[in-house]
Amino acid sequence: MNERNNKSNKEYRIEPYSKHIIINKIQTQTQIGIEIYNNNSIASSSSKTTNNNDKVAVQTTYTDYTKNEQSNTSLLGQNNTNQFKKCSKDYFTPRQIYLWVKVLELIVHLSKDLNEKLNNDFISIKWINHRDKIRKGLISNITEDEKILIQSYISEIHSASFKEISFSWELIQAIGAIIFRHPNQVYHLWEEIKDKIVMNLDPEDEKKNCAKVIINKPILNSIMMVKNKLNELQSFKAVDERFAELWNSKIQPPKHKCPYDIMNIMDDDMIPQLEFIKDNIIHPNVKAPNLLENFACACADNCQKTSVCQCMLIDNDSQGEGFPFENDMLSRSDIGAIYECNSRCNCDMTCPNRVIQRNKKIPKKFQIFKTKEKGWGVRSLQFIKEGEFVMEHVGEVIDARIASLRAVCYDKLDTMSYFDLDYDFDKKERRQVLSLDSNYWCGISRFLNHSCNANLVTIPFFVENKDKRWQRIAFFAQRDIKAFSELTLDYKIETDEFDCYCRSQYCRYAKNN
Ligand SMILES: C[S@@+](CC[C@H](N)C(=O)[O-])C[C@H]1O[C@@H](n2cnc3c(N)ncnc32)[C@H](O)[C@@H]1O
Repeated sequence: MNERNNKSNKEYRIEPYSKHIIINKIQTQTQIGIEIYNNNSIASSSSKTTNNNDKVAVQTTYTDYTKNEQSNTSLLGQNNTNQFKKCSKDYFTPRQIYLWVKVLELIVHLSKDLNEKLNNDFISIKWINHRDKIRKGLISNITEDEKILIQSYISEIHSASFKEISFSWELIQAIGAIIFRHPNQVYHLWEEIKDKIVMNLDPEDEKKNCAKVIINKPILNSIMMVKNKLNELQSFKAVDERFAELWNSKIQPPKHKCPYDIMNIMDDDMIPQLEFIKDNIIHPNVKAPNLLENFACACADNCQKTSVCQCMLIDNDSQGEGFPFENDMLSRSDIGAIYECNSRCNCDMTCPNRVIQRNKKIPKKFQIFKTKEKGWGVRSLQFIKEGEFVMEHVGEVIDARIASLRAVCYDKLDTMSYFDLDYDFDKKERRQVLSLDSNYWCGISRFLNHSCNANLVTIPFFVENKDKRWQRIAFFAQRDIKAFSELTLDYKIETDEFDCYCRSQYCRYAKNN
């Protein structure tokens, strides 16, 4: 009998994300579970009763339709030996575990019938066997409590006395929370652990290349609790979308810590968990620019004559007449965009039209500091001259669709750092506009605050291509900036609801503050 035809299929729509996620409860005579799906993917987890009625094998799968194939990444609970053989130790990425934890959480919270079936309060799942040893103390940047929890998790797996390992629900939740909050730390941790997990198996299990893990599960029957959980999951799911993307293997896990000086004499806050990058990275769904449609100059004199350099003639409306630079300083702040010479040009790096490229390589002394009223900010620890290139604003290049998906999540987290690359776009073209998302991958510019009397000016610029969607963003000093001054931008916010604390005499938004 086809179980899927037999299922009673109730749809739970989670508002306000109904466009993105649908949760289906799967219920058949032998199977009970849950499917979560959106336009791109489906995560499903179902449990099957076995001969031993108080234990249920849980099978969790994740299928990504964007790959045009049903890449079935079954995780745990496969009874089929061949399926197990297919699973390599690399199979368990933190993202998969996270998904699994979440899906499992959903099952436990939503599936009343499952709770009733499982009188013993156990869900039994299978765990992949790894033969090497677990090493302890691999955890960095994780709180002490989390460290203890993870270590107990490791030692439980390590313990020779367990054939069936018991994970408390709290532990599972803690692991989920850690993965959620510290994806990169856990990524490295997992990379280390996965090679070192050992299990003591009985010969039968060993033949199947698996061991048993048992998860303790609290019973939550109250409808009220389920409702609360759903509410909680609304925000979780929004966050999941973002963090799921962080696990995208096309984007390498970051290797660097914050490379800037940090000062906080206001409170005990730490800067958020961010990854600092020097150049923009591109979201895998965004098609990279076509560099063939490009510009280059053929100047034989290293671009000494601005009237002939083709890079200067590209967009006279934006650039104005002549190079916008004098002695490496921006000479006109009303400029629309800068088209610097690039790798296909005839000139070398000393060319007067390569100011941003040259100066990007000379590190400036900046500090991230906690301001009194605006959260974190950036100050320069050195004098900056009017017209000097200060920094490039970098982040992840995303399209409008991803931007609106993530906006939901950022709103909830009360963080939003998008920079629309919309210079020279009219309203009709809005959908084509790309944005720089610096909520996670970012440069120090992510901490620049607004001032109605800003000392930095924003100028779009182009180097390797002239496709206006692929503009980059440079900040230049629009007046001399003394050492230890805060660096500020004019956000040009179009609502008067902004509660501005710039404290400038020209403040356009200040109310009663
Ligand atoms: C790009 S972030 C700047 C870094 C931010 N201060 C932080 O701690 O992450 C923009 C946010 O900073 C705060 N902010 C920036 N300029 C401000 C100002 N002049 N007055 C009040 N809040 C400001 C607002 O919360 C704004 O949404």
